[in-house]
Amino acid sequence: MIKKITSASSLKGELTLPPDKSISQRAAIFSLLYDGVSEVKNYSQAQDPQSTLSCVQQLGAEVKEENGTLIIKGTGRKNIKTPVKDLDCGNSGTAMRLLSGVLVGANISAKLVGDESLCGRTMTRIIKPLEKMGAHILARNGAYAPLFINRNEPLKPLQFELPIPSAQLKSCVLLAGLFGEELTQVIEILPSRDHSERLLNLDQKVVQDRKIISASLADEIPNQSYTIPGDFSAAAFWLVAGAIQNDAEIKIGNVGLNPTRNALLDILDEMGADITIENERMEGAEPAGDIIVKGSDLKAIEIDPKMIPNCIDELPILSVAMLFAEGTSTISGAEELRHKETDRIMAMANMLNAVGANFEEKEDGLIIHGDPDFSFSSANFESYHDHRIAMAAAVLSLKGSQESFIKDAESAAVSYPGFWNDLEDLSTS
Ligand SMILES: O=C(O)C1=C[C@@H](OP(=O)(O)O)[C@@H](O)[C@H](O)C1
Ligand SMILES: C=C(OP(=O)(O)O)C(=O)O
Repeated sequence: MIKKITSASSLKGELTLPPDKSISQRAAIFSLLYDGVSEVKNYSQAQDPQSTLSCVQQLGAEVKEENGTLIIKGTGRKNIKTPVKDLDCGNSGTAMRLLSGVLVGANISAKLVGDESLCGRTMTRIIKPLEKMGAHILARNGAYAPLFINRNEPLKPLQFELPIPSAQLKSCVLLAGLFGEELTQVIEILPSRDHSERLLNLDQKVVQDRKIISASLADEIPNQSYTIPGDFSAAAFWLVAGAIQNDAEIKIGNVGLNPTRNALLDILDEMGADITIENERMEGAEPAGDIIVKGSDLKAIEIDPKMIPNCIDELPILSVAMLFAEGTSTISGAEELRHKETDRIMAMANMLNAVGANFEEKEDGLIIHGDPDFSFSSANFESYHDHRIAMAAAVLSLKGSQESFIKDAESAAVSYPGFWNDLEDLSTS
């Protein structure tokens, strides 16, 4: 689908976000591990969380929906079923990496498959530690899905220092560790999103700036009955759209505000954005609140590489904010972006190129020479079937003086099925 976007003269209104994608996927997987019934409110209808949900059903979870709440009867750790068909993770790296940990821990033989994009993403990062724990994993070219997972020897505990700040890798190893008699420990140097630790209530301690998270069979899996907050990564598109439009005023209700996810708030604040947070509260183990963003003048920023894991999915849309900020902004230390649904540094560079921006592409990021008066008439954007690139290009399109076009725009549904409707509602109201 090619989406036509007309320039917006103003953006005003209030919107409800899709439920958080990362938390939804964890709610499904952790409900499978819980030996009892969980009631998950506000589970995401987006494609990735739906892929995860159907995989956990194949593993034995019984799922029904009552008035928008998912009632999930888990199997507990001891009774997970061997799936009769391939586990299809669709486009979701989170599903494939977290479920691999569960399969290895539970000693379930299965084949994990995914779409073309997912089959192009390296799984070496999880294969290595899982093999150390006793798994036998057959991967295409040793690194890519389809993955055949098997374990013929006892599960071994692992002390694992994360070589990259990845929440998927961290969660994968901890999930396998939850099935072991002895303690598995993951040592984290740079904090990445901590939804798994929170929702599983895992033991954590900080020793010399390193977080050590422990998991074993002795950990009780908590009941997963909670309400999933709105997805901060979805809010990010509106935060930037509002910040770069002169007389914008957008209210976003019920946004997840986990501090390991929302570095974009600090970044936009330092850039001079007009953002207010109201009604801060807890939604189960996760903080949430309402956000109001208004248009303002932005100035350039240099992103500290240490902040990258806490804004990794927001970098495509941040590059749009940087384009309209006074001065030169930099993103560095973000090589992980090259291993997402597409090579996102390449995709961001092509998006900026499509409007004639002044920037340089680096191996690990971008240098963007911004200008509050930057203007372009129209552009043809490639999304590379990547939801975050499609949505970032849409926000950028609002600044064109004429219509712009986004290829393969349906990819937004991977995380945000209502994105195009919300965009229309905001720009016409
Ligand atoms: O754990 C998660 O839910 C996620 C972790 C991040 O990936 P990495 O672990 O590869 O950094 C993020 O980019 C992804 O969208 C979701
Ligand atoms: C990278 C992403 O997701 P995943 O790795 O789960 O496919 C994302 O949603 O931006």
